[in-house]
Amino acid sequence: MNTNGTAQDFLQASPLYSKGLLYLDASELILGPILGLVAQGLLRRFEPRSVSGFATIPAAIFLLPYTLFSYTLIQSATTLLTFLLVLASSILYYRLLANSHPLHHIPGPVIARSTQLYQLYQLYLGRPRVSQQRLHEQYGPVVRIGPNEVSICDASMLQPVFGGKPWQKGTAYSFTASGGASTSETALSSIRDHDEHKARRRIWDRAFSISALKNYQPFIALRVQQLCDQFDNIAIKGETVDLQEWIHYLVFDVMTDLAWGGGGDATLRGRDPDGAIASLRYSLHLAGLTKALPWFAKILIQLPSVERQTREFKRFAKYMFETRAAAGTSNEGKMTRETDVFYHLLGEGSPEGGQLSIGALQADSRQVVTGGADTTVSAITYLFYCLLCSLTHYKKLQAALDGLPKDTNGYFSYDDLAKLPFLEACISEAMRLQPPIPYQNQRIVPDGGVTVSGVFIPGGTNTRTAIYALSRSEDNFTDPDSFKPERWLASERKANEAFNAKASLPFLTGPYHCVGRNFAWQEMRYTIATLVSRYDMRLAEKGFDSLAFEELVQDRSVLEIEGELKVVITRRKT
Ligand code: HEM
Repeated sequence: MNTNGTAQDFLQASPLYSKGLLYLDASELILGPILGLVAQGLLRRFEPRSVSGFATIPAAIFLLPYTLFSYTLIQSATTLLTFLLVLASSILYYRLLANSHPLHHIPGPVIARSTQLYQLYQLYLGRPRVSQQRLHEQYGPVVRIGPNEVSICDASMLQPVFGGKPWQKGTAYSFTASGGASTSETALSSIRDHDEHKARRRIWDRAFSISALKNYQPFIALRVQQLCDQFDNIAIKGETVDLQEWIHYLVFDVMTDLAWGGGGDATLRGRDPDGAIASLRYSLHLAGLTKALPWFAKILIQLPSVERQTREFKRFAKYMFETRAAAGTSNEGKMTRETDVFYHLLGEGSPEGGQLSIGALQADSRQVVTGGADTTVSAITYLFYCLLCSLTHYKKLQAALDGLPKDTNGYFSYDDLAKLPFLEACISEAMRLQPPIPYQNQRIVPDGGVTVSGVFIPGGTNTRTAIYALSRSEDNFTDPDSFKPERWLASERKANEAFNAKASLPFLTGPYHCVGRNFAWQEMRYTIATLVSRYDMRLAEKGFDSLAFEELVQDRSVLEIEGELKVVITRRKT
């Protein structure tokens, strides 16, 4: 049967044919594929980074013939269809099979090599660190996790990637859920240019100097005291608490104090008063989820339902910023309070003061909360979960704390706490098991490329370092999935135990490492020590399912525990 003839007869019978709208000949079947191949070649050559850039090349190539010839409806549809089919399949062919692809030799799952949607899906599930670990078990220390992205699981690469002369941050950093771009108007962590980052970081470093950290201690103590007042009442009533929820209130208030000198009152009220905590949490989820596809994020945040859920934190941060800026200015136009990061960001008391624009000041002060809140919450909550699943460790920590002096109100000194090795060991061990930022560390391989574990990775390739897999590897830590704080103490570590402290890097290292690290340690030590020494705690749920709880520990931008940690607390007689 001559099908062409039949189709042509069918078209000719249509009234549209006589108007010239359905005319078709073989040239469209050739033109579409040729245009598709040209578009794919140009996309490869120019690698557009934005959705508009990505769409412009194919659209321009496809529309070009229309400026030269006039087409019928069916000619257009046929050309478009064949154009898109060939464009999609040639992109796929290039990513999966072509020897000319620079990452052709690096193994990885087909779906990950084909599209970034693989990572987006893993982030949606909240388990990219776990899937990354499994991929390394299956494919080795270098795995392709995206069309132009590889994951590295090699402890000897931590220094070269993040250390003294670090690799540049990837484009994933050029987007934040709160609406940043990689310009000087954005917050510190999104700055990708080394020199620009160095200049901004200098301002931040002043805010976290030893003397500045001392100034912040009273408000950690105040918030912890507020929490203890709440817990004392709850203990008397014999009610259970969701420990993670209360830690959220505490840390959010502390971060609000740190950023803008006060204003949060979640701990006092025992609830998220403005919906800002939930909104921040949603924004962080969104940020992580969309960093796999920054152009997709820009579309997503325009959706009304998404915008609605990020609004409360933005509104809260804007209000806090404006209140702080207004209230802190004396008649001479000088900020008067030295006890918050805002003071330092503003550059008061420094010869290089007043460098930041209003936009950068707003973004940076907000970053104190976005960077410091949920990270610290997950670290503290996860440690309590470990201690409550292993009450001998809880008791051991209590005993160590009982040996420390307290002031007349029953509180520890920060200096004493910093010298307590077992407390340090417990915190390090919890962050080894669950580093609070396990996946978001994209970096670009420098020009000339690099060889990792015998595999060459060309310059320009995006990489992620498998922080979680490294700290859960038997090569670095014996019995890596168990909570064993003793491994951090040379006196208690067994002689034949694998222990590579450098493979656990919860704050990273080098010029981009966490600027709030020393503050976070100060806050974690004080909060954990006070609560453990003041209360006996036990898990409220009989037959608590720790495997199910572990499933709730999810990572998108930072680690979030998507469930409750119900605990019964009793005031100790001390
Ligand atoms: C347990 C708590 C914390 C952990 C585990 C943690 C972890 C990290 C990590 C891994 C980075 C590097 C991210 C990257 O390069 O992509 C980072 C950066 C950062 N962190 Fe933290 N963080 C914590 C607490 C804090 C606190 C309390 C603050 C308060 C200000 C803070 C503010 C920041 C900022 C501003 C950056 C960006 C630094 C830069 O780009 O120079 N973090 N943090």
